[in-house]
Amino acid sequence: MVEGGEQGREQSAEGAGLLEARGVHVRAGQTLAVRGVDATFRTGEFAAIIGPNGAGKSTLLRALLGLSGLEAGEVRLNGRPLRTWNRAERSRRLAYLAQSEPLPPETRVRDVVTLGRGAGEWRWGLLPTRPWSEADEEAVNRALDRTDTRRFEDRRVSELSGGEGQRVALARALAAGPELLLLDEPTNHLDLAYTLDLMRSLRREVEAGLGVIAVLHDLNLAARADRLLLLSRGEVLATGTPAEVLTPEHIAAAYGVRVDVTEQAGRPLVIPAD
Ligand SMILES: Nc1ncnc2c1ncn2[C@@H]1O[C@H](COP(=O)(O)OP(=O)(O)OP(=O)(O)O)[C@@H](O)[C@H]1O
Repeated sequence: MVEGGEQGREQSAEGAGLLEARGVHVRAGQTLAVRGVDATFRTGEFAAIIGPNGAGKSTLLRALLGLSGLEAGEVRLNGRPLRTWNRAERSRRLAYLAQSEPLPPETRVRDVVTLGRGAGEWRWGLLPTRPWSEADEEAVNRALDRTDTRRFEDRRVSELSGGEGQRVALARALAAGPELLLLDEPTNHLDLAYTLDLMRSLRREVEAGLGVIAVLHDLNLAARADRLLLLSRGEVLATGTPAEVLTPEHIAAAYGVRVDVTEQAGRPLVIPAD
């Protein structure tokens, strides 16, 4: 278990930071988009979910967040079925970052991050149901510092670039002090510099005890994760370290593309051969 301490990760006594999918089937429209997925995610680990378009990555992520009903199987958070957690408790532990997070354009950065402290506890988005505390203030400052957004905390969201906005969205998610952060293609609208910047921020958070589960399309970016889950047609085709998963055989089977895989900086590097 990860202690709160300087990172302010606020885990409860029973908090083990463990998210497990067991035999998960999820229907999306007429399609069985996720079929029999078993997976375990934990704090202190950077996991990436990869796979071709339509493989079921987003559907699985939504199921892991408790946002979609399961056709069969179970998702458990800290050993307890996710469906038995109340919404406020669940969203305090599991944070979500979409590929382009909608932020209120006229709100100042600090106030956006402040909203992260209210998830599930503020009703109607306006009325706090508990008093603002020093711990809240500290958590907001820490989230601003860790994402390097404090220097523009007084700017309005409408005055930010896409990359800066994504950092603010990350700060808002971190301010809640989640155990696990789930991200759906978080680098989609980011240039190379912001992409690497976001990956480094996530890595820092993982080292501080956060669990990260990111849907990623770029295989060479995914190679920076600790563990990969390769989905194909709703099923797990491979899981393990990047070197175990990113093989020419797995990639051909999932994407129908011939690739060469070399190694760079201790990580697999995928190069299309066609
Ligand atoms: N609301 C929906 N209604 C009907 N079918 C859906 C719905 N959402 C997803 N699907 C189908 O479920 C399958 C999995 O979709 P999902 O979005 O999870 O895949 P993905 O791996 O995230 O894809 P992408 O990489 O393109 O974002 C696809 O075949 C998709 O067409």
